[in-house]
Amino acid sequence: MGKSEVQSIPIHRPEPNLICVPAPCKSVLHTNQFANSLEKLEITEEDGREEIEEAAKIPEGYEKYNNQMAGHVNDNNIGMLKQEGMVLKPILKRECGERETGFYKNLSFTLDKTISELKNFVPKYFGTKQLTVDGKTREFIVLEDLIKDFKEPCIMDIKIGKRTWDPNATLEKIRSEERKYQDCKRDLGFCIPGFQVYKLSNNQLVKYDKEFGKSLNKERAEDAIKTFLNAEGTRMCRSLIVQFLAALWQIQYWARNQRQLRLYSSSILLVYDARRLREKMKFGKLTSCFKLTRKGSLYRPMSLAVLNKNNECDRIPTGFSGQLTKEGPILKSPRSPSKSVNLEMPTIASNNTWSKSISSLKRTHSFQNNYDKDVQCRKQDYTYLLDELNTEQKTECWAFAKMIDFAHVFPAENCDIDRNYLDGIENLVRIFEELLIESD
Ligand SMILES: Nc1ncnc2c1ncn2[C@@H]1O[C@H](COP(=O)(O)OP(=O)(O)OP(=O)(O)O)[C@@H](O)[C@H]1O
Ligand SMILES: O=P(O)(O)O[C@@H]1[C@H](O)[C@H](O)[C@@H](OP(=O)(O)O)[C@H](OP(=O)(O)O)[C@H]1O
Repeated sequence: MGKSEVQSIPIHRPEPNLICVPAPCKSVLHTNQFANSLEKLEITEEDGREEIEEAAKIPEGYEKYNNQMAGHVNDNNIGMLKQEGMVLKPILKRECGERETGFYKNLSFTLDKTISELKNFVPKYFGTKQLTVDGKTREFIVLEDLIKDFKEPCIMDIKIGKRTWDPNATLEKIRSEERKYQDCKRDLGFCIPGFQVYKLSNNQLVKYDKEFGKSLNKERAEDAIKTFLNAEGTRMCRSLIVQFLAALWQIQYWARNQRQLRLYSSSILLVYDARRLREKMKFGKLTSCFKLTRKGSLYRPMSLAVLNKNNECDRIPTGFSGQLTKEGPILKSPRSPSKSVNLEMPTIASNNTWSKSISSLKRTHSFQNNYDKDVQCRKQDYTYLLDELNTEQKTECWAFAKMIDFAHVFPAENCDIDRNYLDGIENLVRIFEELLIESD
């Protein structure tokens, strides 16, 4: 079995520290409907053949999971699979599989209050399943797909803990783990093995692989989190940060109190829907109307934070009047007159050749560009509206953090706090709290 490799072809560098890796073209076009509506989706014969070959390796009714940020894949680059809102994680090492399934089973049966609380922080567990992939029959852990409702999933895998090897690790394993992500683990108590982000600036899906993660130090890891949040060079979306913090505070509170488990090499998966973020930015709501009321310092636990979720102004205006015609949905009057699109061509004021050429220049460059942009925006609006109409219910929560990967969970030998895990969580919380202050 090999490890998950994202092709490392730098395509552009928005800043010197970050290596941008293009997503497979098909996935960009497929998942990015805005781009899709403007560019033709070209599937070459070779692509088609690859698809057929791949399908032959994966049982019918299942698909390769393309949103796997880290973790194990086989020699043919097949790792996790997906099926109807679920992901299937292959068990490649027996002991790891037993520990992880044991962990999830324990959650379903436990009467212990602290352990039971964990159910709120992890994906739903649906048991195990045997499948034959690539001619090999394997057992899979079946879990809820955390991004199943997202149109443009942004995902960051953050492995928690300075120490990422468990008590059964061989000397060789300890050495190999200690060599990886050194700076980040030492200074932050976590590392970032992979993430992907739909950039709002250019509508492009960009993936960052584990080699990128290994190159990070404290400062660059913090920059990477900003990149993930689409917060480079722009104001940050406060409600995005608050939603993450809400989840992280709860996990922090749990980790501060639990004394039964040791979580080695376990991850926090941060996920959000860039589509919803784009809507927020587009409708002029860079800052959220979530009200964060706290008594005292920012470093107090979750219980002191009150999120004003019912606030009227946090609703995203869709512009949809509620009426549908054969031509499509009827929109309400333009959001703001200054933003309304004038589809008429400008009239040429004079007959003079010089002013004619200026006009035509304006038309081809400035006007035409603006015109194209306006049409693009309209198309994007319609795509959103249609998506909304197709979705039964728009979930309020479009960003959250969950705990994943319990292949190295052990019982605590002494009834002590899991400092290794807690330190990582506290640093992560601190970074998000600082971002919250910055976003003020
Ligand atoms: N429930 C889930 N929903 C959506 N994506 C998931 C889920 N569980 C895992 N993933 C994706 O799969 C990746 C790998 O998951 P996980 O860490 O559990 O695998 P692993 O093989 O044990 O990894 P590692 O080698 O880092 O120990 C994650 O980074 C994440 O992108
Ligand atoms: O980030 P990288 O470089 O991919 O490092 C891997 C990562 O630490 C995995 O968590 C680990 O799997 P386990 O959790 O199963 O130990 C794997 O060990 P492995 O090579 O022994 O599979 C490492 O190679």
